[in-house]
Amino acid sequence: MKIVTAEEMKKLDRKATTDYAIPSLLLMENAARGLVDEIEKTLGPAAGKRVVILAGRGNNGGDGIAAARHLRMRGAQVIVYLFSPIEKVGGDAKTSLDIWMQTGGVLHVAGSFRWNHLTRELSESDLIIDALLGTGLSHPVEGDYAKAITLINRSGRKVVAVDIPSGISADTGEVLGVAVKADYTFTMALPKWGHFLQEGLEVRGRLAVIDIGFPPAMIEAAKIPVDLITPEGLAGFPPPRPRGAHKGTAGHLLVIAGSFGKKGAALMTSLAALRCGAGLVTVALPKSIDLATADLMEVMTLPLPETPEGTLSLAAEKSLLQAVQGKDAVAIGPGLLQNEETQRLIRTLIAEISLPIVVDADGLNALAGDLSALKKRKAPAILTPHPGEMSRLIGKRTDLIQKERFTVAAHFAEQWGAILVLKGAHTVVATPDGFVRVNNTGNPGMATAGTGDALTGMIGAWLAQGIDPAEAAAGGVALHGTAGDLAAADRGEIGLIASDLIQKIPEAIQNYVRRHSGVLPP
Ligand SMILES: NC(=O)C1=CN([C@@H]2O[C@H](COP(=O)(O)OP(=O)(O)OC[C@H]3O[C@@H](n4cnc5c(N)ncnc54)[C@H](O)[C@@H]3O)[C@@H](O)[C@H]2O)[C@@H](O)CC1
Ligand SMILES: Nc1ncnc2c1ncn2[C@@H]1O[C@H](COP(=O)(O)OP(=O)(O)O)[C@@H](O)[C@H]1O
Ligand SMILES: [K+]
Repeated sequence: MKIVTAEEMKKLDRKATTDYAIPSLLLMENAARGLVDEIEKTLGPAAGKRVVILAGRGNNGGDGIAAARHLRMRGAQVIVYLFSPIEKVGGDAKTSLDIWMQTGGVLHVAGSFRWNHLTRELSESDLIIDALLGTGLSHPVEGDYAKAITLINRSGRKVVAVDIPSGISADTGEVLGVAVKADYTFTMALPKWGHFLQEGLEVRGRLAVIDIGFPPAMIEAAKIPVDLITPEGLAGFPPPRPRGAHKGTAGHLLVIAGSFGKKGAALMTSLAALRCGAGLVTVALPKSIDLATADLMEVMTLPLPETPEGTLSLAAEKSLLQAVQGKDAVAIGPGLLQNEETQRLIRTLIAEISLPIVVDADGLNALAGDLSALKKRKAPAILTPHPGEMSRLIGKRTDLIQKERFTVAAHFAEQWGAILVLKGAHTVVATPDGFVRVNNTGNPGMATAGTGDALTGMIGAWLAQGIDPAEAAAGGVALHGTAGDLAAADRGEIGLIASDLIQKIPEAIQNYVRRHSGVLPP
């Protein structure tokens, strides 16, 4: 499912009207009816509910006023507060307003109602619908709109935002002035960038998408570059095992990870790789770290020369380049630390190894300030920075990266010809062709040590199994989030640790496989 900017949405809207002969009023009517269906599906029958709708002067307000009529037809008691003089409402919103007024709908207009009346109505409502501002938000909210938003947020009642919480920028997710804090956001046709970024992600509550009747062919033809990762979009992932598979055909991953004091990073990367079906995993690590067989019996080790600090030394280069022979993919970085000698070794390996590679953590730190090793590569590379690592890689402030996650990731992937996995809530996977995929699994419980190492192992395992690197990255990220969600469902988010997530990988894979075979509903 595509994710759009306000501008892209406006273009689609126009195209539906001009090229597909769909009257815009029909879109508004579909939006309103869809909104009310979704409200009933989520919050139960409308009949008997007291609903207060706050409407702005644009089409967002129009959607809200049209929904007022459907709610009333289904037996709700509905009051509309319009935050604009009636004369300033135009187009389809005016038509919806006219119908509401002609059919005797209750309407209070800005300037002619008492604020304490609104406050009381809000506090006595079962549901508040925020239809003040949508994708047309153009400047910081102030005055009556700001006052109304503050009252909504203070009401303590259930809030449904129409399209996007009022005050949130549809493109960046930032708050312009003040924003509604919603329990649910029901968005029209396609999700917007702002639902996944910055405060937009915090205040939108649960997001659902309403079908307003856009022709699928129109969306397809628009070549929108940002897509949500869904099981349907990952059809065929993970691929079934051939009957005659043996461990030699299921891929051999070389993990280059770990140092003195950071043995766990190497272990978690390797274990997650095995859990994703890599036939063989060899972990290369400084020789004094004894990965006792008791720790992880299934992993082979390659002990290598080390620096006095217990990190891999340059003397390990030859053995590592030899070790690459006969492997199918490489995962490099977790726990390698930032010793200058080790970092030089990492840069050489990234440039020289001609196997698909996934680079994380100290592998990324080695590239910070000198990305030339990436250009020298002959095989695909996947980089998996969190926003802090991304900041070091490209020399841009973390808050600016977070504000422009999609475009920052896309530019990097295009510029350096690598796949960029920008981690965090709704991890972004950007490919060199300019396309961006946004993950929809995972939870804040995964903000805990080692979950990133697990992701590196997971992506490495899919690479080793010969999966297309873009699919390996997107599929790995989606499964990683699913494993995190399964772990959180069992034990909650707060107590979740990386090994809980790794344990859930097999179940996460089974869920995906079952969905594809139609056993579980999507
Ligand atoms: N054809 C339709 O009926 C469709 C309607 N849609 C709805 O239409 C919305 C977009 O409609 P519009 O483009 O009319 O935009 P909005 O309804 O978001 O608001 C635009 C109006 O608000 C004013 N405004 C902007 N920022 C303001 C601020 N800070 N304080 C006060 N006023 C401000 C603008 O000057 C303009 O008059 C979407 O969010 C969605 O809800 C879409 O779902 C697409 C289909
Ligand atoms: N709020 C969140 N919602 C969803 N996923 C998250 C959230 N916070 C962190 N994660 C995921 O957890 C992982 C953390 O990785 P990372 O920051 O590299 O941690 P570490 O280096 O400790 O392993 C990433 O895959 C990230 O996307
Ligand atoms: K809104």
